[in-house]
Amino acid sequence: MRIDVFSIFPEYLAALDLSLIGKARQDGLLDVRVKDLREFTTDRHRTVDDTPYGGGAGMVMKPEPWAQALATALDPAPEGPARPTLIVPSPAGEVFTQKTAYELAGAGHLVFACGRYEGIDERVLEWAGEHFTVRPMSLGDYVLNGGEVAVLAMVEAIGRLVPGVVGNPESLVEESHSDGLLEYPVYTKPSQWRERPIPEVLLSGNHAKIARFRRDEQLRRTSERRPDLIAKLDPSTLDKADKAT
Ligand SMILES: O=C(OCc1ccccc1)c1cn[nH]c1
Repeated sequence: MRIDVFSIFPEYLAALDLSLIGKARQDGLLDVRVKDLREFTTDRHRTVDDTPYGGGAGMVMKPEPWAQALATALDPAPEGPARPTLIVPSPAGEVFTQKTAYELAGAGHLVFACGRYEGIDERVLEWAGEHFTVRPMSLGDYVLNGGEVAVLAMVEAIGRLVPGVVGNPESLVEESHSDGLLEYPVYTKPSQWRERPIPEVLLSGNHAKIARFRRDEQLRRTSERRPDLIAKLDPSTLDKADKAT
């Protein structure tokens, strides 16, 4: 998978050189290219923003540098990979979930445009629609100063699902949100820690009982912390809960 990221703070994306994603890049599983949007300006001050039409506080990102930048992410070869997906982090986007991460992990080419200020001139997204599948994407209902932090989160969530990136794919199977429920609590040695024991059943060696305990904990936690997810559950998930006896 090829990933292009454009930002006026490319150093923000240095974290993508580390750990799992960094290793995947070395292994050639992910081809991540971070570029500075200012390289695509033409004036002496390398200007990327200007005042908003219609007035209002703040600045808007100029369209031309973005069009010049994004054009470099388009493969010249017509037979290049399928139409790239352009992800634009924004409070006004669709909400990014684990489902979105799985979907995007299958894409051949992702391009991320990190907005700053009050956002990017809307005509850039219109123009981009001719060459990319354009998806404004929100991490949640809060406002960041720019898209970089959102891109770090999305690249990690997507990258770890790309086959070969995570050593043991087993660890991807049982994790929060993979079956619509939150994950069960985990424990490790010592079994008694500061007068606090672990749930006895986990020492029983009875795998059916352990599975039951874990399923019950998933359901309990989800109903306590995320009742909104309970409403969305696939009925078969609840059946599975009963089967894990
Ligand atoms: O703030 C966000 O994106 C950065 C951004 C983009 C455009 C203008 C201002 C800020 C964001 C919030 N939830 N998900 C993303």
